[in-house]
Amino acid sequence: MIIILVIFFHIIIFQWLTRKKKNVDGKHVVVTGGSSGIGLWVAINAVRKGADVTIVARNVRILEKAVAVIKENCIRDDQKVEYYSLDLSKEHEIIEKGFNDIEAKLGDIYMLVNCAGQALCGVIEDVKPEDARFLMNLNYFGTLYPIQYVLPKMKVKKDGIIVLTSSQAGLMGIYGLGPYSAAKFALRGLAEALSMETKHLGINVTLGLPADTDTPGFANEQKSKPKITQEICSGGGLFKPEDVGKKLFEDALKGNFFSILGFESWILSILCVGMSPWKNPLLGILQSYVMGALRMISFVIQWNFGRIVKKYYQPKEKTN
Ligand SMILES: NC(=O)C1=CN([C@@H]2O[C@H](COP(=O)(O)OP(=O)(O)OC[C@H]3O[C@@H](n4cnc5c(N)ncnc54)[C@H](OP(=O)(O)O)[C@@H]3O)[C@@H](O)[C@H]2O)C=CC1
Ligand SMILES: CCCCCCCCCCCCCCCC(=O)[C@@H](N)CO
Repeated sequence: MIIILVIFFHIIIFQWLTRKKKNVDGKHVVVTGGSSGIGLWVAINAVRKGADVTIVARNVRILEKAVAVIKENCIRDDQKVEYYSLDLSKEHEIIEKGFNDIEAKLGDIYMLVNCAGQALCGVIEDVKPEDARFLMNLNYFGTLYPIQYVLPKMKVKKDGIIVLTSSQAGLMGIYGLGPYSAAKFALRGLAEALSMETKHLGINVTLGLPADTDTPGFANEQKSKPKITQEICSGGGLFKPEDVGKKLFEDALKGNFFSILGFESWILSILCVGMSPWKNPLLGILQSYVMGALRMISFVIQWNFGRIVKKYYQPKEKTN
């Protein structure tokens, strides 16, 4: 019995060590949210590997500027970089038409990176219903619809790469980020199901789990972010979009399910690993061994978060 287990394990480790990285050279990569922050750096990394790239976002002026920056990073003259202006928080038909146009221009999509997203902060009762819906429409449905668009062809070709950008706030609900956290949790469920539906076909699925990253979007959300939220999130560190974008791109080519940057994020991802798919057997063993101890450490961390909440908490005046 033990011998069979040992042989089985060696086969898995061997498969993992000899796994093939996917290659985007000459292929069409679409990055939603590719005009700014993390998405822009994913797009830059893609052209550096020889891909044709389409970036998708709303603001045309910023898209044009981003295309110029991305073009500077191309490694060949014949590489194409295009943009498409689309509001991803809109209905399915609008997204579908947009993606039709995008494929008509640069061909079938080999790699889809969903990076378009926004955070709106506030304690749960303060978030306007329309804002909560917007967060779900953009972060969740704005990722689901493009995935639904690319899947049929990827399944026929038995090849392709899909990236969903969640957050550390998609592993752990955080004070002042409730509706945003909920949308990012939804992406994790989607990514797990997607991985189960596509793994046997050789399609890579990667879930990005960034901590705070120094982007224009981050600077903007800081303005309305409660102090408590800022202090809790600072426990995960602040990262550069170039590092997060590069790591996300590399993890996607390798087919890693989680894309993590930073020690605290890595620890949290082990604690929250649940039934997520795994490919790295050594990481699997590590997770199995340290999970219990991490749960104990998490009590101390949660106690500390509770202390932060009490420190800043200002009771509101009674309204009736
Ligand atoms: N920065 C951070 O701290 C973290 C970010 N994340 C996630 O990473 C992703 C990228 O974030 P970041 O790089 O900071 O964001 P940025 O705000 O820097 O960039 C966001 C991109 O998404 C586009 N976008 C925003 N709204 C829409 C929309 N309605 N339709 C289409 N495109 C849209 C923006 O262009 P335009 O406005 O012109 O449409 C822009 O290209 C997001 O999903 C975010 O939630 C996760 C964890 C941490
Ligand atoms: C044993 C357990 C160890 C746990 C360490 C805990 C670290 C918590 C870090 C939370 C970081 C959340 C960043 C959210 C980023 C994001 O999406 C925002 N930019 C949106 O506001």
